[in-house]
Amino acid sequence: KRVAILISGGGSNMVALAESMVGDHPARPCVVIANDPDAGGLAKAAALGIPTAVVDHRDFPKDRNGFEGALHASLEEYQPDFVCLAGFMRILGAGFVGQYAGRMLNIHPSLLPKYKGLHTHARALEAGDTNHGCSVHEVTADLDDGPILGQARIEVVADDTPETLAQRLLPLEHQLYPAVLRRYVMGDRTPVYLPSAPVMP
Ligand SMILES: N[C@@H]1O[C@H](COP(=O)(O)O)[C@@H](O)[C@H]1O
Repeated sequence: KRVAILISGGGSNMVALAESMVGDHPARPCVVIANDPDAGGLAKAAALGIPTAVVDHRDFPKDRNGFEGALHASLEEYQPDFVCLAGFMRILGAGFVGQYAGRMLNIHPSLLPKYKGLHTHARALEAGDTNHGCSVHEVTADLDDGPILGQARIEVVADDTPETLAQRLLPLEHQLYPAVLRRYVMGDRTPVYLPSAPVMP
């Protein structure tokens, strides 16, 4: 199976996904596409021997259809079976998402359905949550709303800040996303929960 990965930044989740698709894994990364030519993940993908491409949304000011059309054309050059959004920070419209219905995943740094959108760590702290986490979900037309296929949970401790939460969560994201992807490309939608032993509140 061929997996395309879309990124906007450093690409640590992209690296975790790419490094997991080895050996008897049924899938391989076919391309990494960024919407920013300065995305640090492009060099990491090239170093892993993965083809890369850039479709810069700034080349399509106020023209989402133009941007999504170009992104789709770039993706289709690589004929992906699946698409993974990994720190991809552009909101994709229903038309684009519909072309990858049932075969596109996203990772979001909250315990969905809580805190869709941005600033999830700060919002969890503001709410006084004792647990926080990340989720991998199938992408649908509504932002951060599709079926949840995996979640990882951490405890919030007294002196946590958005930065310390993000730091403690990222290694779990790098475990969760590959675990979900491996099942997903085999048609297994059984959710993955990390840690397998529940975190007591
Ligand atoms: N969407 C969020 O953006 C961050 C990006 O990390 P990276 O994969 O670019 O390192 C991750 O926390 C991810 O959940």
